[in-house]
Amino acid sequence: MVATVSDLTPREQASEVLLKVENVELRFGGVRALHDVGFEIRKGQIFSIIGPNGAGKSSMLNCINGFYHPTSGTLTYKGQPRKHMRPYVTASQGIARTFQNIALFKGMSTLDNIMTGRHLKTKASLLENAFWFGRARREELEHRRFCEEIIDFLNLQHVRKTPVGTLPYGLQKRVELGRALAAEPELLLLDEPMAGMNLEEKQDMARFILDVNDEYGTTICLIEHDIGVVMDLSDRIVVLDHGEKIGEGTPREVSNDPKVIEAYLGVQEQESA
Ligand SMILES: Nc1ncnc2c1ncn2[C@@H]1O[C@H](COP(=O)(O)OP(=O)(O)OP(=O)(O)O)[C@@H](O)[C@H]1O
Repeated sequence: MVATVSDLTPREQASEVLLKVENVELRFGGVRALHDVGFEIRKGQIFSIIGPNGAGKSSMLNCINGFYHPTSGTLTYKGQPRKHMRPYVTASQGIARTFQNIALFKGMSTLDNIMTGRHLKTKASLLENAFWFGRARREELEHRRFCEEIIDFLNLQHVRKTPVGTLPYGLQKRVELGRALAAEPELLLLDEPMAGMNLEEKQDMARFILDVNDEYGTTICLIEHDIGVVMDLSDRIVVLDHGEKIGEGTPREVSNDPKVIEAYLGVQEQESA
């Protein structure tokens, strides 16, 4: 199927390509999760991937962060083509991720959960860490300062010592965002950050996503089913259906694309009627 792809805006053209996805194919035995998918994410964009259930959205994020390896095709991150990258390596190269289902340490406090996001930044040796001297001590204090800054940024001061398992769902999702930010990512992958939230929680999360993009300059790749949120937040959108790209463009272009309306947006409207 040939997707409609619109031109970039002048602002998008001016920024460099951070991630290029080309002809990506992903198969699980007889299941074809992705077929010939390609797009570019430019520095500073909020880029969304949308589509019906089973369209291949999470599979695409899993390919980007190295959890899945494409059967064929290429991902080029910061100019480097990547094959068979491990999640640990992608994380150390500046790609962080939140998950559809919250994946926090429930018994640990907000601060300690966010601190776990800093471990890739640790340079002190095992010995220095064991005795907490020199570099280990300086690093720990610096990490703590950075995490406290994130706690302030995300308005989590009132729950900084609270075990996250006792927090309302919307706050847990915010802590998960904080943990991803602790890694100081260049590319932040958000897998359904608003799923299961009420309207107020969604509005808060949408504001934080915009603030992260604006204040930290983080490029964001978002999967979200709430189409209103996607249209409000995104600079650019790719639409998948049955593993294939069926459209790409600005929110306005995508929402007027007959192919996208037929495959996805029409269904969404019926569901919300
Ligand atoms: N690990 C796996 N093993 C086998 N099949 C898989 C695996 N992961 C995904 N799939 C299949 O790939 C297809 C795309 O799934 P994926 O989860 O990427 O879709 P999605 O668009 O994220 O869906 P949803 O919106 O429901 O989360 C589906 O048919 C799914 O069953």
